[in-house]
Amino acid sequence: MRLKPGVSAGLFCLLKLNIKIIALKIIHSVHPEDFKTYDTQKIRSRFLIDELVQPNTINCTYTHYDRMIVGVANPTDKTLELENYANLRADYFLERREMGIINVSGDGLITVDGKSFQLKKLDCLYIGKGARSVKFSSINASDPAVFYLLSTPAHTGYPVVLMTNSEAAKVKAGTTSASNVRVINKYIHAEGIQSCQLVMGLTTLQNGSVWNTMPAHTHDRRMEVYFYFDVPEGQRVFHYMGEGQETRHILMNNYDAVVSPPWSIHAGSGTSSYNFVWGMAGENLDYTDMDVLSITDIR
Ligand SMILES: O=C(O)C(=O)C[C@H](O)C(=O)CO
Ligand SMILES: [Zn+2]
Repeated sequence: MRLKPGVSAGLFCLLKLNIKIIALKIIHSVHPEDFKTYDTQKIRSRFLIDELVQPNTINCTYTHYDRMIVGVANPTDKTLELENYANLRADYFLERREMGIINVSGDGLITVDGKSFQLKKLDCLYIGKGARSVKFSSINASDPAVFYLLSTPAHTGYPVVLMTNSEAAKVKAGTTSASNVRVINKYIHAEGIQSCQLVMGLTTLQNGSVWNTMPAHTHDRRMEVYFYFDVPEGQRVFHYMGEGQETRHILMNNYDAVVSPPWSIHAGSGTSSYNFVWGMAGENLDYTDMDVLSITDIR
């Protein structure tokens, strides 16, 4: 069959399979030697995922770090359905993928293959490989949910699990003298919600504390993404990245995410207190598998 001028054979095939062509931002991997030469703008273009929250939209970015997809569903007065992306070459989004979702704003509802789960702020839903239909809605359009989602390739289907914030495993960390008193909340991890490779949780900072993840660490076995929220208007978080002896910073606004390659530290200090979701994928599900740097060795 003759194709219209400008329609490639691959695109024609996707159209025939009835896969919608929805824009997906792509983030490629960076070598640490190259990173040393990057200026501010290049660091931002390679690692920052901003403008994530778009009303009545599911906004996803595909990273080539362990093929992690980072996104936000922000239903206001409409129900949003997770759509398929041509990049996945799958029949549906979760055909070969799993997903973790944390609500960071108003109360919301997620319906998975007809079963509904209500998520208040800081609750988490895990959806295993094979779920065909995922729909997002808000309880109150004037205080809509902001569903932050991470999705990674999966080899088997684990059950859908809702974990409220009070059920998450909590670890207190930090001291007031180091301005880093915080609670690490673990949801999807080796001893929590079972997954193929996704590890996910969030950290809340005590009012007055501004530092996260200091002493800093790397984990060459896993990439990581931080998503900052509850950053007050007019404030920012200085997020530090790079190899321990070659660090750079990137300024983060509320609802910005930043990708951390396996060779990079990931730590932050805010101009006020804030919270953030962390999520990882890669070689193992062991939260404690970290190579911690001494503060005095960081450059
Ligand atoms: O504040 C912290 O410390 C963290 O939240 C650390 C992250 O959970 C992390 O980087 C896990 O690898
Ligand atoms: Zn980490």
